[in-house]
Amino acid sequence: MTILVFGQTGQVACELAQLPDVVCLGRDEADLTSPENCSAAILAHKPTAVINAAAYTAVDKAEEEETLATVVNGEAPGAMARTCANLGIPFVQISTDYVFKGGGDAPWLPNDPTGPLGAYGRSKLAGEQQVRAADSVYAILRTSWVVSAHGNNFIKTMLRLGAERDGLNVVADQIGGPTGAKEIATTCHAIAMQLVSSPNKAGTYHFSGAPDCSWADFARAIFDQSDLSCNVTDIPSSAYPTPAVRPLNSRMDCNATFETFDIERPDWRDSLTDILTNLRATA
Ligand SMILES: NC(=O)C1=CN([C@@H]2O[C@H](COP(=O)(O)OP(=O)(O)OC[C@H]3O[C@@H](n4cnc5c(N)ncnc54)[C@H](OP(=O)(O)O)[C@@H]3O)[C@@H](O)[C@H]2O)C=CC1
Ligand SMILES: Cc1cn([C@H]2C[C@H](O)[C@@H](COP(=O)(O)OP(=O)(O)O[C@H]3O[C@@H](C)C(=O)[C@@H](O)[C@H]3O)O2)c(=O)[nH]c1=O
Ligand SMILES: [Mg+2]
Repeated sequence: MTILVFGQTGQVACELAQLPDVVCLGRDEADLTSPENCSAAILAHKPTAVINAAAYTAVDKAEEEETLATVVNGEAPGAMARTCANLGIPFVQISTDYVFKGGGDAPWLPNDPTGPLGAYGRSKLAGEQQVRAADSVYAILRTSWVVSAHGNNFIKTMLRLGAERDGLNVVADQIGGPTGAKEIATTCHAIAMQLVSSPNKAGTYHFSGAPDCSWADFARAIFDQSDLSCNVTDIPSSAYPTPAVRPLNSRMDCNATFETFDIERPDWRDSLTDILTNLRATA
């Protein structure tokens, strides 16, 4: 059995590489700017299932590079899903809370209307649409605020800035669920395996860490658990202008993921402890 993963260096891909029967493809083996190349890679490996953990994830830069982001996040997953459909194998695509517009304060359900606020969210939504249209046995797993000991993420940014400054201003009106890359990897792997035996479980699902919090709350938790003392001040998004607008409400209802796959929302405070332990050990 082979579970073929697109991505090798990313947060989720690094964690998938630790799991059984996984073969990860780096950019040199499968460049997502060439969707045909991705299809050829699947045909060459003859896998049991495919997980796409590669994506264009630079949210602000995507505003200037939407065409490139749309090929990588939209066309490439579409080509992967069509190839999986032809082979009759499951395909797992990771998507994002940024496909939502972010109004109100109710957790988003998988079938709620989307309305991305920026180019990254639009490109990821294009990927979702192409995957659904391919008619493979697919799972689209939307997650949010991914953190790990590898790669770039909010924990690493806070530790870097917190070492240089006594205080930081952090947005407190964007609410969501920080999610460990390790937990996402385990979940994608489990979903891929379940789809092999139960193709009727195909669909769109949510998976984010609990409890929901603001970026400012998350920053405070990071400093509480680290040895850094850095004072976090709540600010509104309007006081932290960025090229891409982020959704205010990124809460996601993950009940269907539990009901279908028996996978619960992980507590991000445990993920944080694990990541900080990992970073200390490798420092
Ligand atoms: N990061 C987050 O906060 C969130 C991420 N997601 C989604 O989760 C998934 C995993 O994200 P995450 O692990 O954080 O990603 P990272 O940003 O950590 O890594 C992105 C990965 O994609 C690869 N990649 C980018 N462009 C290409 C390309 N043209 N060809 C081949 N590989 C490419 C990168 O390879 P290289 O090193 O060669 O550039 C890298 O391995 C993505 O689908 C993302 O959209 C969803 C919600 C939140
Ligand atoms: C560094 C910093 C950021 N912020 C804010 C900006 C932003 O609203 C929030 C988080 O910053 P980031 O740059 O990590 O956010 P961002 O890169 O937008 O994170 C997103 O990445 C993509 C890939 C996703 O799919 C999303 O789920 C989400 O995780 O914190 C502050 O308020 N103060 C600061 O000092
Ligand atoms: Mg980022």
